[in-house]
Amino acid sequence: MTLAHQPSMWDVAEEATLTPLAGRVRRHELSDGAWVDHLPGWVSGSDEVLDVLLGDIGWREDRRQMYEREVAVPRLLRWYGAGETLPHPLLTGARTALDTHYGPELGEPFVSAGMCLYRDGRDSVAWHGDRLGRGRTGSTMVAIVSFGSPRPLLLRPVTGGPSLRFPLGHGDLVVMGGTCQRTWEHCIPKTAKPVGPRVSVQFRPRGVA
Ligand SMILES: O=C(O)CCC(=O)C(=O)O
Ligand SMILES: [Fe+2]
Repeated sequence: MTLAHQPSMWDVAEEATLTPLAGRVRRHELSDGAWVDHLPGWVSGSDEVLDVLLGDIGWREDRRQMYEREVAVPRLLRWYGAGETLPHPLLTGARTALDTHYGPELGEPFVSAGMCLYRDGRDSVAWHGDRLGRGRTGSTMVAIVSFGSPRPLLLRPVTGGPSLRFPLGHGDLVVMGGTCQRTWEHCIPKTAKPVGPRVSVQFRPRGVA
């Protein structure tokens, strides 16, 4: 793939590692029982993870029916189901660390890893809640680790109101929890700024999509 991150010849390969979550991740209570946890720089040495994610891991273009036309979804997708080996061991470690930290509150493990590749500023995801599964009716969590060019995640209450903005940079963690998928919506807006590729890795429990 041509999107691969180009390290300069002076780059020293730093090994990707996870930094602690406990006592560092910051919770933002939203309205109606929704919350967002945010930890910028959770992963350090993220370049090698980004390099793997921008390689040939089976990215595919999804198509959606829009009225009379079938159009390409403006991002590439790769879905890792339960039991599928993730493309970089750091991601397996991230899921384990999320289970350790959030398990007592969530009551179940994170099992799937949905990935989105935003090739440039024209790629985006429109306002939505992750409501295809149990997020429609119950409280749950969706944990997102971001790699590559920073893009903001916007959130707004479904009942209307101003939106909140969480910048998601290389190695940052954001977790949407409580009623967030039902009572709030989120999006990654398009931007005219010259941004490079970004990969979002979303960990979800069984039956949440
Ligand atoms: O790119 C992101 O971080 C968000 C993606 C998202 O909301 C989704 O795939 O449901
Ligand atoms: Fe989503």
